[in-house]
Amino acid sequence: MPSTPIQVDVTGSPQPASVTGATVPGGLSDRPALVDVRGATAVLGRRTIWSHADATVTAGEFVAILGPNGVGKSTLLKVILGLVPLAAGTVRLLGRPPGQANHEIGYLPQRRSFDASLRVRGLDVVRLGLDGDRWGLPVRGRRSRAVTERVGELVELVGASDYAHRPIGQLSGGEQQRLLIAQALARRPKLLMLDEPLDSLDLPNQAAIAALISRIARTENVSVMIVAHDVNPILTYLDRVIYLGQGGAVSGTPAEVITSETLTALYGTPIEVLSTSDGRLVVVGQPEAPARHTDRHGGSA
Ligand SMILES: Nc1ncnc2c1ncn2[C@@H]1O[C@H](COP(=O)(O)OP(=O)(O)OP(=O)(O)O)[C@@H](O)[C@H]1O
Repeated sequence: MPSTPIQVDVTGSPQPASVTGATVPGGLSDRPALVDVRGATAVLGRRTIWSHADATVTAGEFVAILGPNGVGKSTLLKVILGLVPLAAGTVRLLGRPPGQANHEIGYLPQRRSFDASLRVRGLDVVRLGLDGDRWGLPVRGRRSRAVTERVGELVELVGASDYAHRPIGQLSGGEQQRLLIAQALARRPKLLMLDEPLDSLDLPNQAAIAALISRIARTENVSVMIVAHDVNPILTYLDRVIYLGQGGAVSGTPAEVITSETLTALYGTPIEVLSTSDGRLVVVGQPEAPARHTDRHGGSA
């Protein structure tokens, strides 16, 4: 059976999280919405991935998209970018329909790693963020100098000066990730959309990259939407989380959303959120994404 949309109603709970996308905790509600998703349903193939989802990101926010494997976190980013059309609802990016403002977005898609034999230098990977749409055609003169200067700035910004001249395939996962973040920042975007940038990094590197993203968000005045499996490395930097579940999304501050009550309502099954002595959050009982079950039954929207 396809999943029945779950309406998450936390109205009346002591600390209500926003499920409408209309309210933005933390006193940022007067800022313009960079991303505004309302009543959205995403269907891939014949599967409803999520429905009735609302999400907003306002200027200056650092927002995480959380949820188990396969729940549709990457799909939400792709919907906002206009790469996946909505089956229902609306999405606006920088006040425009999806796909019309992507030049103002720095997008880092989900990836695994570069092939070790890839000879392209780190510097060239960063440069692709500026002139990748020229398909290798050289830029000359003043523009060429401006590009080289900007690449140098970006490499310094992410702390990659020591290794940016080396082939990207020979760099560590953390080093590659810094250079890819530099690439995403190349055109001074208003919003960085990062799909699991901490994936496959060890804990010290996760902490370092999370701190780097937060610092850049402040110094470069860029908002951040980051997809993550584990909220802990980014927890202290977050203004808000969008938690995806079976039927939709629940959004609010981490303290509002990552609670046993809210996640139990979102998933319709008992979920326990434990807090460890060092302040880490552990979510126990989170179900597998429903899409995997509907798969077997040929579920449709
Ligand atoms: N073209 C497609 N047709 C049908 N189903 C698809 C298609 N692309 C992705 N899916 C499925 O849609 C679901 C959501 O995928 P998505 O990548 O958005 O999830 P996710 O939450 O980002 O997962 P993960 O955490 O594992 O990266 C998955 O079950 C995936 O298998």
